[in-house]
This record gives sequence, structure tokens and C-alpha cells, in this order.
Amino acid sequence: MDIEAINSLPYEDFVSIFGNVVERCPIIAAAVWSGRPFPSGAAIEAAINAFIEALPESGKEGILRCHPDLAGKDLQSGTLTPESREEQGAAGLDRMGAAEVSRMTRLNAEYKARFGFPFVVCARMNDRTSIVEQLRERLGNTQAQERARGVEEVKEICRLRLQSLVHSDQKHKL
Ligand SMILES: NC(=O)N[C@H]1NC(=O)NC1=O
Repeated sequence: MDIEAINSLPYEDFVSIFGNVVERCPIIAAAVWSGRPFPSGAAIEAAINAFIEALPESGKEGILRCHPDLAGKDLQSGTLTPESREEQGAAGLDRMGAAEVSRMTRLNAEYKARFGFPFVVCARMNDRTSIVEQLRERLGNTQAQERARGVEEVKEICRLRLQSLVHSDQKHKL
């Protein structure tokens, strides 16, 4: 979809198309619609990032809490959003053996117990080995560091999701 077509969308359609660029947070698409017309896809991304940054810390944690675990229950039961399903599949998380799944489940649970929100990483920029490594490493951080890091990962996930929705005639996709 090109930027002109996007700018002419009524908010219902905008939310239905962009409502999951931040996982299970359609309120973000509903909010940034007010900022139309967008000069480019990059401007949509900037508006989303500004919205996220303006949230109180509890709001940022709330966004993290809307994310499904990597290789978690939703993947096993087929209840992931299509975007998350594709990302987790791209990182090979749907092809793990039982031992690997249970190690991941244990680390995810440990992370959640320590920080109060789930471990979030951009799966498309990783594979299952690097995800487990980062999970281990990041468990050693403080809560504030992890809140900030998780939000940066959400922005990266969002950037890639937007890229597959916004096309333009210009050289740069976004
Ligand atoms: N927990 C977590 O990081 N989940 C997300 N990461 C990603 O790339 N897609 C997701 O759903």
C-alpha cells in the first residue's frame, strides 16, 4: 500500500491494517491516525515511536506484557497472531525439540518472575540459538534496563512489520 492510499484510509480500516504493528496494541494505530497525512512510512514509524516513548513506565511495561512468549503456549496451541507466528517461525522456534522447548519455557518463566513482563526480542533479527543466549544474558540486567531494551525490540519488530505493509515509489521503502 502506498502512502497516499494509507492517508486516505478511514480510521476503522487504518486500525484493521496497522492495528498489530505493535503486537496486540491496536490503540497505538488508533492514536497515530490523528497525525495524518503522513509524508512517508517513516513518519508513521516515528509517530508510533513517539507515542510509545511518551507513555509512563507502566504503559511501556503494558506493551511488553501484550507480547506472547517466544516458543510459548500460544505457539504450541496455534493462537499466535499471524505476524508473531511468522516471526517465530523465521527464527526456527517452531522446529525445536522437546528439551529445547522446556529450556526456553524455564528461562521465559525465570525472566517474567524477575521483571514482571515477558522477554521481548525481535525474532526476525535472530535465530533460536541467539535468542536463548540473549535470554540468559539479559536475565542479568536490571528491570529498568530490560524495560528500555524490551521497548527498543518492540520498535524493531514494528519497523519490520511496517515495512511489509508500506510500499512507496521512492527508493527507500520507509
Ligand atoms: N516475546 C517476544 O519477543 N515476542 C515477539 N518477538 C517477535 O519478534 N515477535 C513476537 O511476537
